[in-house]
Amino acid sequence: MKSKEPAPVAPATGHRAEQPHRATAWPEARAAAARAGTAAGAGREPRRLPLGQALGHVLAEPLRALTDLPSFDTSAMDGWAVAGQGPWTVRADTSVLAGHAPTAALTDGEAIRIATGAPVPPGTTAVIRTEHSRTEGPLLHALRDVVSRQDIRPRGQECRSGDELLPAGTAVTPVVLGLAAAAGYDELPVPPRPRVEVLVLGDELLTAGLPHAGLIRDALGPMLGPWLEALGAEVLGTRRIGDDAEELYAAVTGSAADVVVTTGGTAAGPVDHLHRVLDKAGATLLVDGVKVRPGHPMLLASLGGGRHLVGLPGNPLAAVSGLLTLAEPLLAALAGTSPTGGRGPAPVLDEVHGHPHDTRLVPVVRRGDHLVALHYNGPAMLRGIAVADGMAVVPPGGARSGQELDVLDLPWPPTSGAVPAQGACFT
Ligand SMILES: Nc1nc2c(c(=O)[nH]1)N[C@H]1C(S)=C(S)[C@@H](COP(=O)(O)OP(=O)(O)OC[C@H]3O[C@@H](n4cnc5c(N)ncnc54)[C@H](O)[C@@H]3O)O[C@H]1N2
Ligand code: MOO
Repeated sequence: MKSKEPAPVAPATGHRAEQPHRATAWPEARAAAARAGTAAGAGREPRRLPLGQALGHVLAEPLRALTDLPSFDTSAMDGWAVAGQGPWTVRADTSVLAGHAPTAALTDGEAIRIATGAPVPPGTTAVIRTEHSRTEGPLLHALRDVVSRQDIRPRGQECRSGDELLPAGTAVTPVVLGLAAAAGYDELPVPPRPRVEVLVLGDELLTAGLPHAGLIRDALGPMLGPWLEALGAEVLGTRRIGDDAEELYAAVTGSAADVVVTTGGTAAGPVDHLHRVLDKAGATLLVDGVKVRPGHPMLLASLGGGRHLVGLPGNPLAAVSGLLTLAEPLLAALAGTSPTGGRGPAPVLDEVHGHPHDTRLVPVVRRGDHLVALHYNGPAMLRGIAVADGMAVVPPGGARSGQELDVLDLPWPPTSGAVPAQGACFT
């Protein structure tokens, strides 16, 4: 199915040399990424996974009961199914067990042994627990008053066939697997995982050893694949491309991925080819620069056919900023989930310096009820974010002490417990 592309929120390429850069406000950039993902995701057929493989995915469709639950009137206790008033005549040498087909109807004044979970015979008016009964020869006596329908779970008590048990988008937890099985499912519909390819640009990057002679280690290649996997993507691969425009064009246009993530080359340097390559590839820039620090040269482009490219800046923390701003909402919408909701906003302990016009994303840890901003938060640094619980969203102008800030939590367990040991140098 052809998906509808959202309208660009920034002008297409060609404006860079002759116009001032028109960056998108940070909240709008996130919203544009989510819209792009939703539009592209709408055309993707869910796949059906056996229950044993569906854990950790989300439901692509509402979970509707395929049966009444319970699917028959069931005894809730071990004891006796009885019909009418007691004492009752026990039906000799027989009992109804769980898993057995329903037995012949009880007639008034009759009782039959029954187990928890067994179908109650037609005509049953109540179940009497073993411990509330006494037998005397062929007769059964109740030791307590018997209330009509007591200890019978009526068919459909929990749900009727066709009832919606869970909405689309629900995370498949172990309990969801249990409920789905109870409701008659062998397989669950889940959205296909977005396929992502990472292209790492830059001639200066080494994949092993120590930096030397102007060369540095590629910090993004090892980080992005696992991070994108943690966001629900299927990572097809991470390729190092260098600063070669032809090679980049071939990689972008030839990629089988739903989302191509590039690193570096977003700015206006002599070997920053990304905009030119996107222009040549006929891409539409949906977001071309974001009013956020670090990471303002980040971009989002539609490659057509429901495919997208997220251009992350090369500075490592700027790349993280782009990942959280554009890639996460895009992938979440494509995968039918919500971006990491996390643990919600919290007041910041101390004043945080802001950018005069742009949003700032600052690595923070949660200490008690408060957020503590971390040092080592420069655009080229990963040392702060490596021990952070998330990135706080600092509005233009900064945040005063005690001000509530939203937090973009990271898709793995919080690390704040580990920080105090090193806290002196980080916060
Ligand atoms: N004239 C201007 N120059 C720059 C601007 C600007 O607005 N005008 N923006 C600066 C900002 S902010 C950033 S961020 C960077 C964005 O640069 P690119 O996306 O083009 O990235 P590169 O130039 O390729 O690299 C920037 C920086 O990051 C290092 N890098 C790149 N890839 C990696 C990697 N995989 N692992 C570790 N480090 C990497 C690269 O060596 C550079 O030091 O542009 C500014 N310039
Ligand atoms: O993205 Mo740059 O400073 O914002 O590193």
